[in-house]
Amino acid sequence: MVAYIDIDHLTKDYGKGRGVFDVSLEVEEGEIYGFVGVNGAGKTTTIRHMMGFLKPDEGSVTIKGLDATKSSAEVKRYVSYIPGEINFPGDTTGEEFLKNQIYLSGRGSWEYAKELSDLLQLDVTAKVRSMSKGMKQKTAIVSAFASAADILIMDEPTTGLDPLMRDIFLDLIKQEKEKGKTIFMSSHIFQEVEEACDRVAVIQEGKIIDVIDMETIRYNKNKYYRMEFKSLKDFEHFLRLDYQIDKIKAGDLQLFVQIHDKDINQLIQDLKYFDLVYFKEVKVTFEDYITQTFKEEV
Ligand SMILES: Nc1ncnc2c1ncn2[C@@H]1O[C@H](COP(=O)(O)OP(=O)(O)OP(=O)(O)O)[C@@H](O)[C@H]1O
Repeated sequence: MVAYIDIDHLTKDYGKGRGVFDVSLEVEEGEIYGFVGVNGAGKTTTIRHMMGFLKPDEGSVTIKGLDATKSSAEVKRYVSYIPGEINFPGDTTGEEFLKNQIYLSGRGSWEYAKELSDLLQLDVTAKVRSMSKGMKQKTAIVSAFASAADILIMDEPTTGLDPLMRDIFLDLIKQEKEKGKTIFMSSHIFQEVEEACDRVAVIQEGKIIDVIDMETIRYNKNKYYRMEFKSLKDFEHFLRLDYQIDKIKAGDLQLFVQIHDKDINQLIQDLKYFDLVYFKEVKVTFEDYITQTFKEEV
């Protein structure tokens, strides 16, 4: 099966180690695909190639089998795009702008745009040019979703949104996925891609360092437990048992045990013989996972 979005050995070299280097990734139809990395990692450069705004030095990007550079006009028929920096032209209101975008898309619906604007508490009577950063971002989101394209490509779409609006946005992209949309979004916030995405590629200094299936993190059967012992004797005794200890804070008589779900009963049995101050599961976040993986590589 041909991937919906296929980035194949993409290189754009701006010199001095800046740019993107040999980036490859495939997005399947119906996926929510996250693209994370810190500022300057290469997210925008990659996305601009997907939109056909930049020509690769090497490699290619295809969308629905079409070359993103050579067939950029045709590709845009399938794609709604939210750029990283939004500048709306003209002296129109939000409503006029949205109606025009929907008209140009040839498929969208103003009713849906209105519904989304209400949900995001966007005042569409304001002039686009004088809108705040957050309002512009909301207008771009409404425009992208209401234009009913098959593919949504969004460069840091939650920039300028407060936490409540970010949650509404994350719910919205899940709804779009239900409708069969394919979504590609960049972010520098690990938590939001963790919540929303099926797969996530991590980019660092222009190179993909990992592609992670989020299910392996959400349903990871290896758990971490943190515990503190009342006495040094118990603490030392526990260390002699056959458990995988990940971290020790000897001064506080604390340690972290990594254990598979199937062995948890054994651990609880063993702990009956120890006097504990506390015992609790520590959630492993996507960020922990990445930091850990990356640490192991260097
Ligand atoms: N036109 C250009 N000329 C020279 N260098 C560039 C150009 N565009 C981007 N770069 C450099 O390439 C690197 C990747 O930039 P890019 O904008 O893709 O990163 P990003 O991950 O999107 O970061 P941000 O979140 O800050 O937008 C950066 O070091 C940037 O300075």
